[in-house]
Amino acid sequence: MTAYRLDVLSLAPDSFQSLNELGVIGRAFSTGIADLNLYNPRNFTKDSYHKVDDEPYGGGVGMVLKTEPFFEAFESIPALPKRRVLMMTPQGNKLTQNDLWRWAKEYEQLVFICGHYEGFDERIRTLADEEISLGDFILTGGELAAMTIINGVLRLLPGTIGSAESLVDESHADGLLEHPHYTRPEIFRGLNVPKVLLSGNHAAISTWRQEKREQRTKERRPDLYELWVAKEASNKTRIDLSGFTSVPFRIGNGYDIHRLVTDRPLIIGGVRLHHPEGLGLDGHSDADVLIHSLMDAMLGALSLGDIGKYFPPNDPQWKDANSLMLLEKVGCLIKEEGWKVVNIDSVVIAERPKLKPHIDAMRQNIADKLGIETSSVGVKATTNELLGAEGREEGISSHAVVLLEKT
Ligand SMILES: Nc1ccn([C@@H]2O[C@H](COP(=O)(O)O)[C@@H](O)[C@H]2O)c(=O)n1
Ligand SMILES: C[C@@]1(CO)OP(=O)(O)OP(=O)(O)OC[C@H]1O
Repeated sequence: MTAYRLDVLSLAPDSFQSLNELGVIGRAFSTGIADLNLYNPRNFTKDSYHKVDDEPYGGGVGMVLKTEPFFEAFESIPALPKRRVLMMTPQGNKLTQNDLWRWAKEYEQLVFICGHYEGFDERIRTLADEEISLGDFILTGGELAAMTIINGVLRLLPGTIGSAESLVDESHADGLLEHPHYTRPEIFRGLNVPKVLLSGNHAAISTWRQEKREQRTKERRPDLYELWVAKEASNKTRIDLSGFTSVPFRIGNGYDIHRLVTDRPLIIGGVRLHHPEGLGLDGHSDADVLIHSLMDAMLGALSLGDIGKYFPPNDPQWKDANSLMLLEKVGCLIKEEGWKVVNIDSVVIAERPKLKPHIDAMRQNIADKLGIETSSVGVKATTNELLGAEGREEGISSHAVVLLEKT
């Protein structure tokens, strides 16, 4: 295992020694889980006074940290491929547990730039990938913020903390604060341990703990509670497929196109239409392009092939066949396989005639043949804006999608 690399630019590097005193954090360094490298920009100054700050341009109180020693110190740090540079500043984004998880999981090196005194030259900001703040208050420098982050990230690295479970249960792990804890004695100065924790009933204990987590978060951090409630609500609107050994839904799509010719009827969605030029759709059957695309979608959803497999175009029994009747047969096949239609959507691409006045009749025909509600059948029409075969009125095409549910 390669050590997680931490590099700190600080004018007070010795302060980081205290990390070694922090139990598991100190052990993370001594066991090679992480390694800490300290750089003092003062050591990168060129003048004999080792000057790291200067007066602000434009006047004003306080001194400003200079660019050169910080850039030189920064450039001396070896860069690993997955590196994140963090600048500690009260102007940064407020630190969250999510940030700590993100840095622990996605990176192998964190570089901390700690400012000091009144402020730093604005150009030092360009070194940072992220600017981070601990909150709306000011400290004398970025060291305590950097140590906070180092502590928070290191405890998430594999091996730092004995039980990974404690990371799952703790405050902020899933947006809620942690439940209360108790240990012996059972009664202390008149304060009792809640009975449920002594019951040995693990389901009841788990329910109690979850209730306490919600209640505590609601009381102490209504902002977090609101976010948690919203997240829970959005999780509930998702379809829960976890209880099924195989997914109980299938989708299918179908496409068909037929030539427009003279001396043929124009039948779409089971409705006989009139084309201004007297054209109709050519085919072995009635060439109902909408119904054909729909049947292919239904068969496709169950990987049962296409309509040609069930109604071969060279079979005389399907000559001039009414496609609605074929749809009924496909509907029966789907039912026998143990599935039902949830909903259908389709679009017919035709320059003319206007289909809109007939759309509801088409939806009704389809719904009747499949034994479903008309509201579950979508039929739309569009021109092809005079483009392509449909646009030149050489033909009419149709696309359909269907959702099936296991019965
Ligand atoms: N054969 C058609 C084609 C279209 N419509 C309806 O007209 C609307 C506009 O068509 P665009 O091709 O410009 O999208 C469309 O929304 C359809 O409702 C039609 O009825 N028959
Ligand atoms: C239903 C069938 C039957 O001949 O209709 P057709 O009019 O041939 O139409 P097409 O979409 O080319 O192929 C499907 C055939 O199986």
